[in-house]
Amino acid sequence: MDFELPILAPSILAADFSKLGEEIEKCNNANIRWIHCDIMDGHFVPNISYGPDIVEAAGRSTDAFLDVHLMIENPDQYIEAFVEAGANHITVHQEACPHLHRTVQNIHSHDITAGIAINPGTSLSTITPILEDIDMVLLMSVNPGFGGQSFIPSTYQRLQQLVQIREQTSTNFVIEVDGGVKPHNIQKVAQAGAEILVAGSAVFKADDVQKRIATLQNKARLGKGTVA
Ligand SMILES: O=C(CO)[C@@H](O)[C@H](O)COP(=O)(O)O
Ligand SMILES: [Fe+2]
Repeated sequence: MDFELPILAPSILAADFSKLGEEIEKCNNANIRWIHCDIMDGHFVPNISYGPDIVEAAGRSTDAFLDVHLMIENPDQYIEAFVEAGANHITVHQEACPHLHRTVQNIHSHDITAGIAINPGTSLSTITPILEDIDMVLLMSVNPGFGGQSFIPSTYQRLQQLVQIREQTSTNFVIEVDGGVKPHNIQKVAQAGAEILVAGSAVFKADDVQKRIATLQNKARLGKGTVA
């Protein structure tokens, strides 16, 4: 992954799907480099979102990097479909993968990058054996399944722990935070160690999407590299 950090990744889950192209165009105009796609299956999480067709449609509206977050059971069954839809990166949940290492190998076999997401209630120790094999850790800062939830404050400490683990293990995954990221907390989230910041409702529910993106990006940059 060769991007200047931090990166703001708007989640199209909060976009108006009746005009998805226009919504993504607002992101293009604000120089957004990543678009986050939330896939929910109604089994792993209690909500259903969308599938590869919408990811493919999003890709037709932008050159941005498509960051696909699979909140689904049996992700191996669908990885190829999302790659064909244009995914540049796929994240799977530790809690949904009994053979996590094999699933990461499966993603990498398609020449794209792989991430592991962990829920707020899952210990960081569950992913330490695989850190050297992955490109991203996605720390969930809400319980997955819905946009528009409140940021869980214990995420700050988990972020700091993850940064320490990365230093101790000399690994080089990027750290993404997802859920409840807003103008009032994004600087602190970046300061605690988040490098990719997902924001759904904070971006697409704003009156002026481009202005909101600029605000979020500026605050994230202010947080970057500062000591918590
Ligand atoms: O993966 C998820 C939720 O499960 C997220 O990507 C949300 O879609 C982010 O939305 P906001 O919390 O920013 O509204
Ligand atoms: Fe997500």
